[in-house]
Amino acid sequence: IPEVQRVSDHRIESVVPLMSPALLHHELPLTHELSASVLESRRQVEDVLNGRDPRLMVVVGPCSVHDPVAAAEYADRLRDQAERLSDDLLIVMRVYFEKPRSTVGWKGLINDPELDGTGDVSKGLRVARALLLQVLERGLPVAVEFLDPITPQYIADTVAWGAIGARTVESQVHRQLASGLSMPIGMKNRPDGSIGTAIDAINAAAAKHVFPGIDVSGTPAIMHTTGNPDAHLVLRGGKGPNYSAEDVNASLTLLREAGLPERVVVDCSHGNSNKDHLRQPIVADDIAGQLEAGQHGIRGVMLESFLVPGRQDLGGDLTYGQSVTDACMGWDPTVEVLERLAAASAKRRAG
Ligand SMILES: C[C@H](OP(=O)(O)O)C(=O)O
Ligand SMILES: [Mn+2]
Repeated sequence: IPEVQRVSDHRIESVVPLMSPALLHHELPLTHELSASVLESRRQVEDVLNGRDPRLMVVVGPCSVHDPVAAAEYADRLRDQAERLSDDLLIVMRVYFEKPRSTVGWKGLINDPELDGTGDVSKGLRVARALLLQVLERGLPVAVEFLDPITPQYIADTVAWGAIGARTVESQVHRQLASGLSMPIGMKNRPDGSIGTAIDAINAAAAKHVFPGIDVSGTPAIMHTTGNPDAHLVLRGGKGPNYSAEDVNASLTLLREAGLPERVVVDCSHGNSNKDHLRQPIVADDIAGQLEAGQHGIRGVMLESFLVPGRQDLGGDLTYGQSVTDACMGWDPTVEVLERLAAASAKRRAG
């Protein structure tokens, strides 16, 4: 670092070169076949969200991926369920690499793949993209949360559905990022429960934006976006749950008053389960009841699920297949919930 910069940038400890998005895509290319499957999955997600496809989307998988081997094993199991229940559910696997922390904590596999604070982002991006391709090769669509503004250049070509999380839904950086992403984006309500902020985010993401970013060669560039018409609301709870029929109808009314499509995705975890994985089946059962009663505004559900129930702290010997962030349902309860949601979706379709 030049002396003059070192004096002014006295809070930059070190600067480590990072590969360009193009180099990562070159190392781990999306084949034409997988690219076609991503585009087809995005179209199916759009059709479910806009009601042309009467099925229910289910975004399901671990809160975060810290071990690509366990995540790939989970994908093998989920693929079988996705095929078995495909008449009624469009199953998309959560493959979350970026974790927004309320204060500090492990930020996810891309930021810290060694789980020890060393921040080997080069390795993190390679491990993340390799896993995304493995999940696609199993025929499963992929869902991620978008958090860092430049990582989409490295992985977004594999993604069929994205989320802007509760802690960043108010951020202009994330709303303008969403306006340039090529897949539907779920805007989570704020942790305090504010729906209005997410509605603002939907409107902001639908507009064209200009902002500085990096191009695929990693060169700084001015990005001009088209706007994203497929942003939508995700109810994830706030000070209390917001998944009840009353809450869903109130949210649909707010969307209608804002001139937006009346459609919501409901996250059965986080503020709706009070982060208790044993409550997710209860929430999902309530949603299933709403579907069976003919609620067509609920277009999707999110579930946090992994091989082993619960959660664990980082450090020490880790239990294989268990979340190191939010508590997740175990595999067997997950299959039961998927079957419950499929039955409810079938009943709603039979109308
Ligand atoms: C962190 C995120 O949930 P949020 O708190 O943004 O609803 C998630 O794990 O899906
Ligand atoms: Mn979570």
